Amino acid sequence: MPGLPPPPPLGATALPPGTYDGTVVLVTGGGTGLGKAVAAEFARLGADLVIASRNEDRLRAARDELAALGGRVTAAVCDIRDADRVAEVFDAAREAYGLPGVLVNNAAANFPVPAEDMSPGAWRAVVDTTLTGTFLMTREFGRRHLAAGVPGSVIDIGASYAWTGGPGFAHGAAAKAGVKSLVETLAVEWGPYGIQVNGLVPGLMPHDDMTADIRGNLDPAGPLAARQPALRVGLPRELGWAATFLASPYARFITGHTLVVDGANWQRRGLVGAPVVTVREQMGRAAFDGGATSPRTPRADPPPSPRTPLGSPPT
Ligand SMILES: CCCCCCC/C=C/C(=O)SCCNC(=O)CCNC(=O)[C@H](O)C(C)(C)COP(=O)(O)OP(=O)(O)OC[C@H]1O[C@@H](n2cnc3c(N)ncnc32)[C@H](O)[C@@H]1OP(=O)(O)O
Ligand SMILES: NC(=O)C1=CN([C@@H]2O[C@H](COP(=O)(O)OP(=O)(O)OC[C@H]3O[C@@H](n4cnc5c(N)ncnc54)[C@H](OP(=O)(O)O)[C@@H]3O)[C@@H](O)[C@H]2O)C=CC1
Repeated sequence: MPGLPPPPPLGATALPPGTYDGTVVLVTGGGTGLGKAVAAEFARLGADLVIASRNEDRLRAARDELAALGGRVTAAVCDIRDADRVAEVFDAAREAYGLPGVLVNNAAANFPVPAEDMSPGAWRAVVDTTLTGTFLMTREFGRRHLAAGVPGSVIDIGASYAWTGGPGFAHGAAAKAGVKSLVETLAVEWGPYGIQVNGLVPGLMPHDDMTADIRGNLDPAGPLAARQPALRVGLPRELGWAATFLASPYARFITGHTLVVDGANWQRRGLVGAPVVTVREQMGRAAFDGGATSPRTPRADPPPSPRTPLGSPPT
C-alpha cells in the first residue's frame, strides 16, 4: 500500500509569488522546528519576519537561515509569559518593519509526566507558556490592530489532544484545549474588526530540534509511520503551506476554524483499542508512592521506553 503521496519538494509554493510582500509576520518559537518551517514558507512568499523566543543563540542561527530565503528577518528574545516583554516585541517589530499583519502563535511547552507526579511548577510551566503566552501575544496583536483600525490574521498552532485528551500530557492537552477555545472565542469577538483567528494542528512531524522527551515518542524510522493512516509522518513544510494559505487573501472568510494537518491520524479509532497500559508503566515508573518522591524524566536522556511510546499518539 502506498499511503498518502509525498508532498512537493521543499521550496515549492502554492500561492502566487509575492503574496506576502509588504506583510510583517511574527512567529513565536520561530527559531526551531515547526515554527522555523512555517516562518520559512512566509519568507519564500515575500514576508518580513520577526521570530521571537527565549534562546538568543538559536534565534540568531535561525535568523541567518531564514534571511537566506530573501526577506528581512528580526530576532527578538522574549518569554511569551511576560506581558511587558511581549509589548516590547511588538514595539520592536513596528519600529523595524511596521505592525505585524500576521501572528503565528507557535511557541509551546510540553513534556510527559504522569498527572499524579506533576508538580504545580511543572503544570504552570506548560500551561503558562502554551495558553497564557498565546493569549498575551494575541491580546497585544488585537489591541494594536483595533487601535490602528487595520485587519489582521492570527494562527494558533494547536495539537489534536485538545479534542482527545492526552494521557501523560495533562498540562499540554488542557492548555491546547484552551487555545482551541480562544480561537473560537476571539474569531467572533474580533471578526467585526477584520481580525481572523484560526487554529492549525500538526500531526506527528518529527524534526531535529525536538526535545528528547518528545522525540522519544516520535521515531520516524520506527513503527510510527506504519501506525498512521497516511503510512508516513508529516513534513514541517506541509504545516508551513497550510499556514500561508490560512493567513492569505484566499482564506479571508475562514475564521474560528482549526485545520488539522495530520493524515487523519487523530481520527483513527477501533471499536476495541490496544490493551490498557498505564502512563506510569509506559514511562517505566514504579508504583505511585503517595507523593514522597516526584521523579522527573531527564530531558537529555533517551526515551523512557522506546518500545512503548506514550499512548495512542495524542498529537
Ligand atoms: C505521543 C507523542 C507525543 C506527542 C506530543 C504532541 C504535542 C507536541 C507538543 C510539543 O512538541 S510542544 C513543544 C515542546 N517543546 C518544548 O517544550 C520546548 C520548550 N520547553 C522547555 O523549555 C522545557 O521543557 C520547560 C520545562 C517547559 C521550560 O520551562 P521553564 O524554564 O519555565 O521550566 P523549568 O523551570 O525548567 O521547570 C518548571 C517546572 O517543571 C518541571 N519540569 C521541567 N521539565 C520536566 C520534565 N521533563 N518532567 C517533569 N517535570 C519537569 C520542573 O521540575 C519544574 O518543577 P518545580 O521545580 O517547579 O516543581
Ligand atoms: N512536532 C510535532 O509533531 C507537533 C508539534 N505540535 C505543536 O507545534 C508547535 C511547535 O512544536 P515543535 O516545533 O515541535 O517544538 P519545539 O520544541 O521545536 O519548539 C517550541 C518553541 O517554543 C519556544 N518557546 C518555548 N517556551 C517559550 C516561552 N516561554 N517563550 C517564548 N518561546 C518559547 C522555543 O524556543 P526557546 O527555547 O528559544 O524559547 C521553541 O522555539 C507547538 O505549538 C507544538 O505544541 C503539535 C503537535 C505535534
